[in-house]
Amino acid sequence: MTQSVVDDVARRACGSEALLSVSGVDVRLGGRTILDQVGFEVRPGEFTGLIGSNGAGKTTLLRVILGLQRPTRGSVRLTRTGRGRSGIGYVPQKVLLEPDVPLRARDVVGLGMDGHRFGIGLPSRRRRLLVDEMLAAVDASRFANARVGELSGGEQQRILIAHALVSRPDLLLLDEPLANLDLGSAHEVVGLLARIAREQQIAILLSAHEMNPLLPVMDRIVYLAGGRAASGTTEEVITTPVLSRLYGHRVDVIHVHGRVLVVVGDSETAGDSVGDIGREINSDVDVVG
Ligand SMILES: Nc1ncnc2c1ncn2[C@@H]1O[C@H](COP(=O)(O)OP(=O)(O)OP(=O)(O)O)[C@@H](O)[C@H]1O
Repeated sequence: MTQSVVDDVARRACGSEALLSVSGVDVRLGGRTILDQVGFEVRPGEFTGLIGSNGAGKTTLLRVILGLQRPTRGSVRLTRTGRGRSGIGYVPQKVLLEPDVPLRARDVVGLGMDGHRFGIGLPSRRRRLLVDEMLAAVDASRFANARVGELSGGEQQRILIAHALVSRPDLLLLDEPLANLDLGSAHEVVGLLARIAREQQIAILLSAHEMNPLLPVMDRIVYLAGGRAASGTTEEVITTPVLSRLYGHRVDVIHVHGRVLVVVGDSETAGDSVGDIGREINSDVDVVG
C-alpha cells in the first residue's frame, strides 16, 4: 500500500515541540494489517481527537503508545517528559464499576497515585489534599464520598479521569470515554477535559467514533480509516480530498446545522473496506457524524 495520506498533511503542521511522535507505525494482528504507516505528533497542552469507526484500530493505536502492543514496524517517541511512559495517564474503554465495589469515589482517585513514583512516600495529609484537588478539577467534589459503583456513567467517567490525572501526566489517553454518555454529559466531559488540558498543560488524545461533540475543543484530529491515518487540524483533515484519499475512494464531507457528516460510499461499489461508523441512512452510504 502507498505511504499514508496522512503524512503530508501531518508534516506540514508539525513543529519540533512534539511531546509524542508516532512514526510509520504498522501493526499486523491475526494475519491482518490493523495499522498501516500511521504517523502523527502531539504537543503539550493540545487536545487531539482520535476518530474512527468501530474496528478502525483506535484501541490498538493507544495500546502501541502505552507500550502494551509492539508495532510490527515504526516507532513511538515520548520526549520532553523526562519520565517516558510513566508520564502517560490512561482511561481505558469499558471500565465496569459494579454497585457493590466497596470503594468510595475518592478511594479510586487515590489509587491513581499508587504505583507511580509521584505518589510514593507522600504523607497522608498531602495525599488527601491532592485527591481533593483532582476531585475539584473534574467537578466531582459533591460525590467524593459516594460508593463509586452507585454513581452514574458520567459521574464515574469523571472519577476515572481524576484517577488518571492524579499522577500528573504530561499526556492523557482516553479510549472512547463518551461512548456511554448522553449528549449533555458528553459535552460536559469534553468541556472539562479541554479546560484541564489548557490549565494544566496536559496533552489529551481522546478516541471516539463520533467527532461532532469534539469539534469545539479539538486542536487537532487523527482520523483512522482502512488502517491508515490523516492528521492535522479539522479544517485540514475533514475535507473531501483528504478523506477520499484516506479511504481510497470518493467520500463526501457535508456541513449541516453546525454538524459535520462524512458520507462514505458503499464498500462493494467502492472496492474498499469501510467501517460501520455512524448511522446508515440507506444501503449505499454510511454517515459518520
Ligand atoms: N489480538 C488481536 N488479534 C487479532 N485481531 C485483533 C486483535 N486485537 C484487535 N484486533 C482487530 O483489530 C481491529 C481493530 O481493533 P481496535 O479494538 O483497535 O478498534 P477500535 O477502533 O478501538 O474499535 P472500537 O471503536 O469498536 O473499540 C479489529 O478488527 C479487531 O478485531
